[in-house]
Amino acid sequence: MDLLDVKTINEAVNLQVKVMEEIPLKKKILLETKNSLGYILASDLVSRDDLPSFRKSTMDGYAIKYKDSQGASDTIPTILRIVEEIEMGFEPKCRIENGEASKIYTGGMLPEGADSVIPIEFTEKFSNDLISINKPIVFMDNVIDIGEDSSKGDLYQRSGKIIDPETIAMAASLGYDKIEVYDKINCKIISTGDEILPVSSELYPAKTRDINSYMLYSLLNSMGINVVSMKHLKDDKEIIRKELLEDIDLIIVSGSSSKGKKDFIPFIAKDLEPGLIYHGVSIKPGKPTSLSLNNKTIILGLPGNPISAYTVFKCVFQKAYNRYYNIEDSLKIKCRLVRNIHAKSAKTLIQLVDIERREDELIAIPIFGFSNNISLLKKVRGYILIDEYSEGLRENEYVWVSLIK
Ligand SMILES: Nc1nc2c(c(=O)[nH]1)N[C@H]1C(S)=C(S)[C@@H](COP(=O)(O)OP(=O)(O)OC[C@H]3O[C@@H](n4cnc5c(N)ncnc54)[C@H](O)[C@@H]3O)O[C@H]1N2
Ligand code: MOO
Repeated sequence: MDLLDVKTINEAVNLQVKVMEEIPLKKKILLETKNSLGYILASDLVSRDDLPSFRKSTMDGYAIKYKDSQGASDTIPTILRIVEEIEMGFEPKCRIENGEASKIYTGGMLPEGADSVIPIEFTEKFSNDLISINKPIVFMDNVIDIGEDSSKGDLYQRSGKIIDPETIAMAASLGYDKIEVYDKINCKIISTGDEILPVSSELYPAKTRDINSYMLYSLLNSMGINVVSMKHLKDDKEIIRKELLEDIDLIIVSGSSSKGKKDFIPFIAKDLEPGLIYHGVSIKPGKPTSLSLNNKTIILGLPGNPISAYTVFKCVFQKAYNRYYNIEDSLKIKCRLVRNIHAKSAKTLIQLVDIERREDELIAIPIFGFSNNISLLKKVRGYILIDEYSEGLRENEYVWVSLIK
């Protein structure tokens, strides 16, 4: 790896965004809202109407003028005359005047003149057309006003959101039966290494189960990326080269990225057109990361160590992807650090942490260990970036933690 070629974390992110913009990867499509789960919203969801569009009751009861309930009690109930039973889904026919009430159901439309709903449990049927009420209520009690949920023109959801069931419910309420989304990009995952075994396999000496394919598969899925295939390849330059030539949006390769004699990815990429964009990011872990382009296919080379692959994926690949699609970055929260973190290398340190609540504050607990040990992921809730000029962080310092979960 040519040391002069090593990029900072920001440069690596910027280069990936630039590549994505130049291809360009974004393609808007119109999709049935109910089938849009997991896609990225491509245009803002804006309220087309006032919601609700009518004054809506939140209780089964009687629509009244609230002033008629003033002073009502068990001992001195107020008597009101029933003028109508309002049918669900229909406009009321009668206006409410002083001393009058209309039977109404939850979700029903308030009649003209009424300004509140007295729940059925605070009333008693006196006769066919009379009720007594025994509790005072206030103006707009048990009523949702027009536009209270949202007003016409309100921004409900900015584009760049990975669509979740909540977004789908909102879109439905606004009358969007179809929504604009970005077409999912297609990705192939390759894990390399003669020592890698299928997950279903028993363990043999010197062998390791394929963690990275499964990890990447689920990370990609959660971001709205379509994983078309997952392949394990032997450390064979020609086999790997052939697989890198496929015309697809994205190929993510784990392993074969460092200095071992079988670490082919950057070397193969040099012969592609336009070829290697960078090899090496000054981060720890994750230095032997590479980005290449073959025609319009992005090739991301991740380190084989699972924790390194994970942190690079989160802090470089996903960061750039989010920026490109305008997806909000994860929240950062301030925590008290419970242990010193030494950062003696001239690289940006990506420190995974667990977060706990202790009394009334949040604390960050660094997760130390070798990046080959997958059990480090057990407690991961976030990470801290410590820049390359820092000597580290001290116990009890307050630090910003980017949330992972
Ligand atoms: N002399 C040097 N050696 C190494 C350096 C270096 O700078 N000089 N960098 C180290 C760092 S940092 C990393 S990270 C690794 C990256 O190496 P590779 O990307 O070439 O990955 P491999 O050698 O293939 O594997 C490393 C490690 O990870 C395990 N692995 C690989 N793939 C998977 C998988 N799909 N699932 C689970 N585990 C996997 C593999 O068995 C190895 O144990 O290089 C260091 N060496
Ligand atoms: O980059 Mo290695 O990825 O430090 O473990």
